[in-house]
Amino acid sequence: MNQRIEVVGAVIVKEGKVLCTQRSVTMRLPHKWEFPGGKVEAGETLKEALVREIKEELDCVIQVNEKITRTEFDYTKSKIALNTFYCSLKGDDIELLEHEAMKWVAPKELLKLTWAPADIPTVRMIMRQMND
Ligand SMILES: Nc1nc2c([nH]c(=O)n2[C@@H]2O[C@H](COP(=O)(O)OP(=O)(O)OP(=O)(O)O)[C@@H](O)[C@H]2O)c(=O)[nH]1
Repeated sequence: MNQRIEVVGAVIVKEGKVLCTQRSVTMRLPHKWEFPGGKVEAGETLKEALVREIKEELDCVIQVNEKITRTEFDYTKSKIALNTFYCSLKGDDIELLEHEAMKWVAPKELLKLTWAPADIPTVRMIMRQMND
């Protein structure tokens, strides 16, 4: 029925900044900012799902590093669990294939974006960790 959906999000860090992507009008939660990623498919590990999603969304290869956290959030129509990992880019080129926009944002500026509601606890955690 209304099962919790496992979602993975990549916190891609480069030169102390975090890659943030904005959902497009055709996606659910239009215009909200998020970590690129998506739903885990049957038979995939979280890390495999993340590598696949980032290739699909940004046409680039990432290295998945430490896990940040798993947080649960109940939207009206779905319940998700957001699993986030620190990641690094293996190359330099990013192509936005699904999102409306992207930005490299310093940790202390992250809360200036309008995030998907499920992301707020993770954003706060990253801000604490990266400012240490
Ligand atoms: N990728 C991603 N999804 C998020 C984040 N925060 C958040 O609430 N979500 C939600 O988690 C779900 C992920 O779905 P998605 O649409 O990005 O993933 P997908 O490409 O695998 O799904 P689709 O093929 O059904 O569209 C959406 O409901 C999205 O709104 C986030 O930071 N990153």
